[in-house]
Amino acid sequence: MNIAFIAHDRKKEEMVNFVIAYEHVFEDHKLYSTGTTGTRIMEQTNLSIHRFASGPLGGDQQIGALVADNEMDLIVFLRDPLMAQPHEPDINALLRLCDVQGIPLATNVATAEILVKALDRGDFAWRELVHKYKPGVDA
Ligand SMILES: O=C(CO)COP(=O)(O)O
Repeated sequence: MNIAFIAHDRKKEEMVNFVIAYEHVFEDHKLYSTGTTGTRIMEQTNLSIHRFASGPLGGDQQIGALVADNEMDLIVFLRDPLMAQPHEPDINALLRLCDVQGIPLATNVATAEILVKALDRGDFAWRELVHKYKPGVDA
């Protein structure tokens, strides 16, 4: 599965701790992130992550492009609900695209834990069908 990690600055430590706790699950998947989030996770785990640009420089949009193509299977986006972000339109666009494509999206660790446990027991197998029969590619 293709999984993306994104965390705003005051949520990065929480993200790193979350990924460390479930590293044994994530190591079997293809991982993506915005720039700084990915650097922080890789510094503290053995995971290899494809890092896009930093969020304010377009990283949310780059991940959004994969979502628009229905390539992303799970997104953990720990947003800071108490601080305005300069790239709020990019953030909203990414969240919107997740709803357009029906992509599982966690915006807090409580939800992320439920999703990662579901991932671990195989509940995301339906996403393989999405990849297999992509409209315009296989249809
Ligand atoms: O701003 C972000 C998401 O909106 C996160 O970007 P960084 O991971 O580069 O800090």
